[in-house]
Amino acid sequence: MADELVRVENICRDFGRGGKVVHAVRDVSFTAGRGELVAVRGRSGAGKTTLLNIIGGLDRPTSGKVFIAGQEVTSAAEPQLVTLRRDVIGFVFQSFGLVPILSAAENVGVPLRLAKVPPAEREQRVSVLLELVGVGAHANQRPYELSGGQQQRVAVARALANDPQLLIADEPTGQLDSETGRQIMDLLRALVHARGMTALVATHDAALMEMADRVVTLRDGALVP
Ligand SMILES: Nc1ncnc2c1ncn2[C@@H]1O[C@H](COP(=O)(O)OP(=O)(O)OP(=O)(O)O)[C@@H](O)[C@H]1O
Repeated sequence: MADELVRVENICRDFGRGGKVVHAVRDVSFTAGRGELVAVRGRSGAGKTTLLNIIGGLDRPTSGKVFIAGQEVTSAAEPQLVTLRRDVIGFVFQSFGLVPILSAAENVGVPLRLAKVPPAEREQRVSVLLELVGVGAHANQRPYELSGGQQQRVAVARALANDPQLLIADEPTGQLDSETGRQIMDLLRALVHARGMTALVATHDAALMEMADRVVTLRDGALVP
């Protein structure tokens, strides 16, 4: 692939559980290009979360390598991983993960504060991001005052705050009704294509898989060819 952003090479992840070994991910290899939305499909327990956590530098594999923009994630030391997670990757989770006592705008501003973006620029960027994901009118509301779909939009805006090259979304529609889920997937797709980002989206919803550029399927931790 000419413009490859993510390269996953022979990833295995074992967990020890009660004296037994669980092979959560078994020898998985694939690549994802810039501007591509790849759905990672599989039933509950297929290994989607484990794989995405390893790609995003939140967990280490038992063996194998992951490269993002040519940089090896799997051998990176913790400070490098912190930088990678802050500057290169945006994360979206099923449970939104917003800070309850902060407004929508303040939640989106958190990564910009961490990146030491000056307040005036921060405010401006937050407002552009909230408009972009369609919740500009809700900037001052707290998460509990928003619907699930609106909360996930805020979470997407937060994930985009540092202009990541890679968006990792683990079941981003898992807590949403099917219509709202479709709208969030539509938003992700539009963002990926408009910004030339790469997105890896775990889902077990067949309707959402159709919206991906490519689908990789996991079964019992292994890729289904
Ligand atoms: N920390 C852990 N310790 C032991 N086993 C684990 C751990 N994390 C995951 N597993 C096991 O690894 C396998 C894959 O789990 P994983 O959460 O990656 O699947 P998934 O496809 O994301 O499922 P879901 O859709 O339910 O989130 C499962 O058998 C799970 O029980």
